[in-house]
Amino acid sequence: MGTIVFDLDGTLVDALPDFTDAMNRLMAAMALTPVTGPEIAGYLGDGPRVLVERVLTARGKPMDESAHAAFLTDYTAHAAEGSLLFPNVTETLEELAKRGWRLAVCTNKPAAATEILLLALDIRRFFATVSAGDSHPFKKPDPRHLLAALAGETGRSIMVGDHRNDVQAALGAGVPCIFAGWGYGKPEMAAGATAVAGRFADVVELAETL
Ligand SMILES: O=C(O)COP(=O)(O)O
Ligand SMILES: [Mg+2]
Repeated sequence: MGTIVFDLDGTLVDALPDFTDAMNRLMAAMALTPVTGPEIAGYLGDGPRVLVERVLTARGKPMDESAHAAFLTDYTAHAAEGSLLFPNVTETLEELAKRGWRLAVCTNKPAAATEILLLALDIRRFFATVSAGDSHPFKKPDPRHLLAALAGETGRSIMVGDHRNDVQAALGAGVPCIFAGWGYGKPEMAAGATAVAGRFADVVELAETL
């Protein structure tokens, strides 16, 4: 069939609860205004270091590397407490695998938290390759990150993601992209995508047409 490469946060998993809780422990430690889920959703997509930078910037603070290090350690230790799969993810991955698709993950989340989350939500078993935000010296929107997730597979391939970075990586790699309309990205981030899906389960039929 080919390979379908999934983004993680905002596509397979709603990670906002654990991001928000860990960020609010950092905000409390720094005596800064707490964050909300929607605020975090607007800052995700470029990995935890940029997330911390955006939260600090919004509070008039400069980037703080030790705050980033503390956040990453804390978040990784609690990455799978409140985070949940989006509706019908397990059934849909099962159906795609049954139809012969090879499945992979390409995420800007670091590998340690990625593996914890995929195992805790019992979906690690579906993916032939997992290419995380610190697995290579590059990450999305760099198309080499997506090409690494494809691991040399030359057959048909499709990227599914909820952020501009997913669309840009796919465009750069010459791979069609399904924009995850249920995720955190604003609708304008879909610009350049081949198709927009409203629900995770829609990927099954859409993938057949690309
Ligand atoms: O951690 C992030 O900022 C985004 O992660 P994602 O690439 O899985 O959406
Ligand atoms: Mg995402």
